[in-house]
Amino acid sequence: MTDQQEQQAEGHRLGVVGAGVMGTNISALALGHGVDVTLVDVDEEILTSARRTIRHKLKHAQLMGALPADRPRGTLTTTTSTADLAGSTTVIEAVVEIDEVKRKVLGEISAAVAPGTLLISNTSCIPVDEMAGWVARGDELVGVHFMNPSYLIKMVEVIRGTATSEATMAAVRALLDTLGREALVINDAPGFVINRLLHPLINRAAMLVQEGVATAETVDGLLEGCLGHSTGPLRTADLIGIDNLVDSLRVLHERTGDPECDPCELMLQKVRDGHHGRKTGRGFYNYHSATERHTR
Ligand SMILES: NC(=O)c1ccc[n+]([C@@H]2O[C@H](COP(=O)([O-])OP(=O)(O)OC[C@H]3O[C@@H](n4cnc5c(N)ncnc54)[C@H](O)[C@@H]3O)[C@@H](O)[C@H]2O)c1
Repeated sequence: MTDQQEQQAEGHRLGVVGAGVMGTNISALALGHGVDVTLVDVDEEILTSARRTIRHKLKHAQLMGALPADRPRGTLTTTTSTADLAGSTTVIEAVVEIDEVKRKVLGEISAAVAPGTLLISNTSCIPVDEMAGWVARGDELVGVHFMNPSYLIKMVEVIRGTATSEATMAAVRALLDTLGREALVINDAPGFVINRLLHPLINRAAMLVQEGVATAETVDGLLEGCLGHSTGPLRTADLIGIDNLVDSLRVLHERTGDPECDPCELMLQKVRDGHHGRKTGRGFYNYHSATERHTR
């Protein structure tokens, strides 16, 4: 690592709100690139489990050669208080994909940080322009759709809202550069590019299983073998979390009216049964070990 990269990493103090699938992914990515992280969630039990998950992810990232070898790890602080974000240079919101929850959390973050703090939402589907109305300074808000696992997938989708300023775009580029990510910038829309394409595909794949056309293994096998998908849509669903997918599909359906985005009965049933995918040990597939649940 060059002196300049080390200084860059030292200059960032990252707040992450929401210690679930993506909050732990983003935290591991940042810590592994030498950035200090303050991770916020609603209770200590979630934060204890998140610390364990982040350790697994850092180990996995290192094994996969996905972290700079010569950069000292950042320090992780966990807390239940949004007020502890006060000294952050950037805060990334990664709470559940439910607009009332995001509205409340984004309002709290915005009140806790100083003007000039880069504010990022990792939302899957809620337009940035909607969220800009929920914060004090909409020009400082930008969408960054980190992928899962965040430390293995280099590309991120950056969503520029109508109000997002040039200074905010420069700040987000600097952060992503420190994190070793590549960005493609798009305009705002429900689901952006990735999830406007991916979520209806997953929903349709689940419908095929529901209708008895093929098993999950066969649907994924065909998409992998014939179309070159790396994991298949239903293994991807398990990785994302079926609860999150159902919430995201609802956001898309409400805003686009597209019937392909109305979550199918099989996914709704899996959520009711608590079979949310890797994070609960069962979704379309079963996951037995901690490594299977916490890593790719
Ligand atoms: N799962 C994925 O693969 C993926 C990928 C890209 C983007 N996203 C998006 O990232 C965001 C987070 O998704 P996830 O999969 O990590 O969800 P998750 O359900 O795994 O985690 C959400 C976390 O938010 C916490 N939370 C809820 N209310 C909170 C509050 N008031 N304050 C602090 N924390 C709170 C929950 O306790 C939970 O730990 C969502 O907007 C989702 O759509 C998810």
